[in-house]
Amino acid sequence: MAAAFDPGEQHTRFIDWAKSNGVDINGIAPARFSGRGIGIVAARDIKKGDRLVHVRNTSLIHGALPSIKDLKLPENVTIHGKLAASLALWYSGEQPHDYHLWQKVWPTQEDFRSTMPLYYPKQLQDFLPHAATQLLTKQRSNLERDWSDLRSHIPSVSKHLFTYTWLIVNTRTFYWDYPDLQNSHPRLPKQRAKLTADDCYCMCPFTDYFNHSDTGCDPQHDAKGYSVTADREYKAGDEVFVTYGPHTNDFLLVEYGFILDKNKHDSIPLDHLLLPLLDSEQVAALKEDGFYGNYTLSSTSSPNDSPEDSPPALPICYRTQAVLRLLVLDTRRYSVFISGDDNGERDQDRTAKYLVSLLTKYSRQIMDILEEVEQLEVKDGDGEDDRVSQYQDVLVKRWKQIRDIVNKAVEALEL
Ligand SMILES: C[S@@+](CC[C@H](N)C(=O)[O-])C[C@H]1O[C@@H](n2cnc3c(N)ncnc32)[C@H](O)[C@@H]1O
Repeated sequence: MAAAFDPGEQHTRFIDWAKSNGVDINGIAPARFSGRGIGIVAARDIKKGDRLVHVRNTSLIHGALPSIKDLKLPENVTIHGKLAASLALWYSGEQPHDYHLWQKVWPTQEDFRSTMPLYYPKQLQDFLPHAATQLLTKQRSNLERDWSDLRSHIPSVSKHLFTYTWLIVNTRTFYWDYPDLQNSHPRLPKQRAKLTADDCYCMCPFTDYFNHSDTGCDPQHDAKGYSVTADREYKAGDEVFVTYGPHTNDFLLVEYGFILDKNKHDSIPLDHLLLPLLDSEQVAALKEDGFYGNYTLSSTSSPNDSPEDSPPALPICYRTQAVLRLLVLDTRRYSVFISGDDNGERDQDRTAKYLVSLLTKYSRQIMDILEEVEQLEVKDGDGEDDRVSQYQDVLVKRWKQIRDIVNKAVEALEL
């Protein structure tokens, strides 16, 4: 059991506020956990199926809230941007806002600075794994787009503050598709049919205290609000986790600033190894067949996208099996495989050998990367050596996980 510490007075004040503002809390409380900030602890023994928290729909914070609509932010801005702008205005307003007790329990700007790759010095960002680099590029461009769409509408908010509240939204939102609102309701976004997944966000005070595990409770929402129900028994003092989704560690690192030691959803992309090997005809064939890119190597040997009579499960997805066949065999054998007329067993040895040679080379490159990251001497702009060595530790840990995924795959493929 991880030690749970008293989180401090401001959390007691927030809980009192939450209880009188539509949040029903049963048998759980916030606590501080080493390396995870605040999380949720079982305050008594809990049975599977007990409802732990319910947040009334009217206590959720989303784009159709009158106090957000009243800000008259441009229609075309993302909901992420609108929420970030609203939180920043409320946070920096002269009068304490209704949500100020909630804002007081958020992680600090320094918490984000010490964990989010967005803040790593360039020298260390250059050593992020491939998947993390792509996610970080997208995150940065989304942040810049939202800031450039909104900055003239929120002149009192600095880029620094906007980045902070944008990251609060990034790390603390839940899916919400406005199931509570009737068509005629004034809070309903006017053109519901146009809502995309990116519009379907809400913030859920208190529920955003839960830390993530790959096997945690699954938060549920309906027209009445958001709730978390115990997925199993917990003893008093246990940390109760929810699951944020089936995320890889590269995703968790960039979007949330941490990685899990054990993660059944972990995988790494192989595109950077496989795509450069294709000639233009092979690229065209894969594009036409819908098999171009998105090749992954998982940490477990149970790909779930292969046809039923496939050969023994390998830690590679069906798409990877397809591209390997095109690289190693003649086009006919590839076509037979992707048409589903052949379960692929006959060619598995040849394709496995080919992949083993690529992965063995990659494993050697990873050892070089590890050595480089460990020996890097980086100075943060602020001269914060502790923070930099924390970044370095996370990078080393992640590359070691990637090395283990690669080496385990080589073992499985050689069997
Ligand atoms: C929804 S918040 C959870 C509450 C947060 N720990 C806090 O202090 O307010 C998500 C953030 O919690 C932290 N977190 C969540 N799960 C974690 C885990 N398993 N290990 C380490 N940090 C975690 C990360 O900083 C993440 O961005």
